[in-house]
Amino acid sequence: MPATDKTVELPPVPVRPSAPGPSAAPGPSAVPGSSAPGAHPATLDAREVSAWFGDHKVLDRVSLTMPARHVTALIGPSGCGKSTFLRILNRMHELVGSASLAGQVLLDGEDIYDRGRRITHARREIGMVFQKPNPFPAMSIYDNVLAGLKMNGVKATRDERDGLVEECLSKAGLWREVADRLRQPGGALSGGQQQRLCIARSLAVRPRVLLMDEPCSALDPTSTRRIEQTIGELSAEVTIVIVTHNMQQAARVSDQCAFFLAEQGTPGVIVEHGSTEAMFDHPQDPRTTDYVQGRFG
Ligand SMILES: Nc1ncnc2c1ncn2[C@@H]1O[C@H](COP(=O)(O)OP(=O)(O)OP(=O)(O)O)[C@@H](O)[C@H]1O
Repeated sequence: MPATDKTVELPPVPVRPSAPGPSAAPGPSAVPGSSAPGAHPATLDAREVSAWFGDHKVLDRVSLTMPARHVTALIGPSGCGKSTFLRILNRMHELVGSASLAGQVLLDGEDIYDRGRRITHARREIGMVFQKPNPFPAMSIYDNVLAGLKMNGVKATRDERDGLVEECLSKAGLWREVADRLRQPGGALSGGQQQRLCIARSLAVRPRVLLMDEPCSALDPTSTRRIEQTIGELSAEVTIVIVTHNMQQAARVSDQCAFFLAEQGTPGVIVEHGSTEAMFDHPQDPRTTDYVQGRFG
């Protein structure tokens, strides 16, 4: 995936104000028909995660805690394993035939890879928004939002569905733009609107964590700002982990950052992680300094 929007030689970047404490925001209300009533943001804890494609090891014993109600940004040069790590966090890595992994991923203390846990359960609790907006193009905006519920076999009344569509589109920052054309196809929206529709679709199943893999890299600056605003608004009710090549974006949206690096053909590791402020203003490792200041990557 290309690093198209990385700015070289950045001045110090103003960072996002600190995240609220754990008691600052209530969880969302129960979802009509959802099997996860009262779902609330969860802490994701990756412990000693290693990953391979065939015999090519691409991550080596990566540990990272992604606290509930925080936005964690994964940063680092191309090929260091950020997307692989993200996909391990909701069991998408195993969709690749040659892929394998070691380690644990705990969702509020429970390992999502435990034998007894169903893969669909992990994917519902830990949603994913991709680099390229991927709504169902011929499906209406309304039905796009509800697509995840249908796939999970959740039944809801017309009123419940209407309420959920409005709620999720509002949270994704799209409601006012589409309220009068909910029956139009999702594919008729602009790229930025499509991405917000995908966010609304993810929210409809009440995920406890939302993973975002370079969600703005295909968008113009205005749409990017709108998505960033949406991330800020959502972070009170869903834990967010975002991969971004854009250092200014990492500084604007995240509470903490993890800097990944794969040096000279070695597997990716986390060189340094910490509060976004610390990572940008006084990083401990000179490689972090060089990266966040745009000297490489
Ligand atoms: N499906 C795959 N099959 C084989 N190797 C893969 C596959 N996906 C990724 N890799 C390899 O795994 C390593 C990590 O890739 P990954 O996409 O996770 O890095 P990244 O940091 O997200 O890169 P980028 O910033 O360019 O998206 C790379 O060496 C890549 O070539």
